[in-house]
Amino acid sequence: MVKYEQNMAIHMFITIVVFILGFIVGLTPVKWAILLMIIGGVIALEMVNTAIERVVDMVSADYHPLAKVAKDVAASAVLIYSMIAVIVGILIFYEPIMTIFGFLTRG
Ligand SMILES: Nc1ncnc2c1ncn2[C@@H]1O[C@H](COP(=O)(O)OP(=O)(O)OP(=O)(O)O)[C@@H](O)[C@H]1O
Repeated sequence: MVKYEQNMAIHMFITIVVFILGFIVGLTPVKWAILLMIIGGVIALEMVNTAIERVVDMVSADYHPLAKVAKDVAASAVLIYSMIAVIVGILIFYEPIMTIFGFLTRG
């Protein structure tokens, strides 16, 4: 996937950063579970999107309105889920990061 899709390399990079951050702030098991579901969802949707793109390219090399709809809808699914992932990430990390930040600023 990383070889075929540049987006996947970006997802992998963000996943590693989030994992490191998760260990630093010491997330609860429930928060880890939510995080894993969200990260898995983004990666799985990206894979389905890539599969749809490849099938569309195979079936219709020329411009076709239906090919456009198929690709745009599949890409939109990844976009919507990614935006939700960002919101969930903020909800999960806001409190622990603010706590650490509070300790640092108070000394
Ligand atoms: N055969 C086609 N007919 C009509 N529109 C197309 C066709 N192929 C691509 N498009 C339009 O161009 C956009 C970009 O297509 P492309 O195949 O580059 O997808 P992509 O999401 O950029 O994929 P990649 O990850 O390979 O860069 C699509 O979202 C779609 O709107």
